[in-house]
Amino acid sequence: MADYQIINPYNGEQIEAYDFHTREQVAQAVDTLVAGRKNQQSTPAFERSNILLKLAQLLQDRKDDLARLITEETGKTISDSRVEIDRAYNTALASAMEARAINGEALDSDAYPPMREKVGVVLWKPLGTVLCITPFNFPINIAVHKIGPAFAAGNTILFKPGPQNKRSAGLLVELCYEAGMDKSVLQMLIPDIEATSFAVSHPQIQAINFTGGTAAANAIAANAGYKKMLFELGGNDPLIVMPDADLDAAVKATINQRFATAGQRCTAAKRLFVHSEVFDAFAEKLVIATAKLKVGDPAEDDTFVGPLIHTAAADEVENRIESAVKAGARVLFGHQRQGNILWPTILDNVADDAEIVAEETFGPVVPLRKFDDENELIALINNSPFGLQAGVFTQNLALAKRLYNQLDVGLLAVNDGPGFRAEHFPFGGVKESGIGKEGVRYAIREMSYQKTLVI
Ligand SMILES: NC(=O)c1ccc[n+]([C@@H]2O[C@H](COP(=O)([O-])OP(=O)(O)OC[C@H]3O[C@@H](n4cnc5c(N)ncnc54)[C@H](O)[C@@H]3O)[C@@H](O)[C@H]2O)c1
Ligand SMILES: O=CCS(=O)(=O)O
Repeated sequence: MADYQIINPYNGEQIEAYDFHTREQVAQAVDTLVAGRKNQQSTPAFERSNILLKLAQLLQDRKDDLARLITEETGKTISDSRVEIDRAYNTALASAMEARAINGEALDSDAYPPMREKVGVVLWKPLGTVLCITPFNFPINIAVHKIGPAFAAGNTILFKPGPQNKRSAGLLVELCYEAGMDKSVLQMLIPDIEATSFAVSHPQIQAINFTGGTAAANAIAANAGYKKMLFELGGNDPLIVMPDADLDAAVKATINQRFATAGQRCTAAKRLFVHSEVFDAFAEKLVIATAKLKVGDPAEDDTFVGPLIHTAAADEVENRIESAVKAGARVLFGHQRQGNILWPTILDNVADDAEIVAEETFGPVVPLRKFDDENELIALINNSPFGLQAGVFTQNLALAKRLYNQLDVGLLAVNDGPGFRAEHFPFGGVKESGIGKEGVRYAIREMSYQKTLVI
């Protein structure tokens, strides 16, 4: 029996079964990538930029194939999968643009005594070989967010996708080769956890660029030693609705940023804080709009909510809903299940310490929390181990500035939800949401070091 089976989360059919790569194959790939550093050193920035530009074009050309693979493997709706490829196109394009713009700086030694009459020329240099580890939920765009900047910076790359994503990630790597990346510069492997840990601790891996959950991040951090780490982890992101909010816009953002991808997104609007003055009106509008969403086969163009990634994930979210309900939460909509599909569910009166709001819940559930006081709101939001992003619907700029200053997050979106992301903006949170910044220009710097020449 093979080590791993890729199961279609919607219909339960086996797509493929395969064996994980071994520790020996990891060692071999690292040797190849160490040898490939020479290749990267002799590839000028403009050529790396051209390769990334070609990759962007290929992503566009193969959009339908990639989107179909994502939908089959993950159950993400086909419309969402297409959006992911459009985003990946932007990520590759931004990587191409930034590859030409990795500028350093010049410093005058005489800014401080004694007078030395020297100039420091500071340039960004590649770290060497970067291990990129990605999660199941955005298998192409998150991978391009890692491969694009690491390649632009001049590194060689060992890419380890989620085991469910072998086929979509495999096609992405083929496109990288077709665009001109050498096999000595990019290798993809899917080893088991033990052999992945071997890669993490390998002395010839200089950096780990990881997106995923806290448990895996803790294991990687414990194992990595003195390596550069860029960690994009979980979130429990709030969306705030104030009395002066455009309620229709807030409802739209809630639906797009909580029910799309069946809620399995790090920046999903996982906690809804609605001011008591507009609570009932907002809840009613949200229920009416949610009832119109098509739930079911992710391969159909108009489906909005498909299945969760696997049965254990659907069980976990369903159990959290049930225990919240047992503790007094009211179901305003949903709470039905068919296979791995959970209907978009809206809850009211959820206890603040219920698992469904206290933990990161990766599913299509909106817990509505009424509030009156701004200070109470800030304390409630900050009382979380996570701090990824936040969104507020309000016309009050002064309030928005206060929230910006006081919330422990990496980004606050005004009149948008926490799921806002532009691929070239800095991206990454505080606390257990991660360390370092993605976003193409920032990730390039994370995947580089500063080297100074004094003349
Ligand atoms: N902040 C972000 O940008 C972002 C984006 C997407 C997902 N996420 C987070 O990812 C999680 C969901 O994705 P997932 O279930 O694929 O996450 P996961 O942590 O289970 O797996 C992510 C990747 O890490 C690998 N992995 C697991 N254990 C490992 C270990 N001990 N050592 C090395 N590698 C290991 C997996 O095989 C996979 O490739 C959620 O917590 C979500 O919030 C964060
Ligand atoms: O899981 C989240 C990744 S993104 O869509 O916010 O980039």
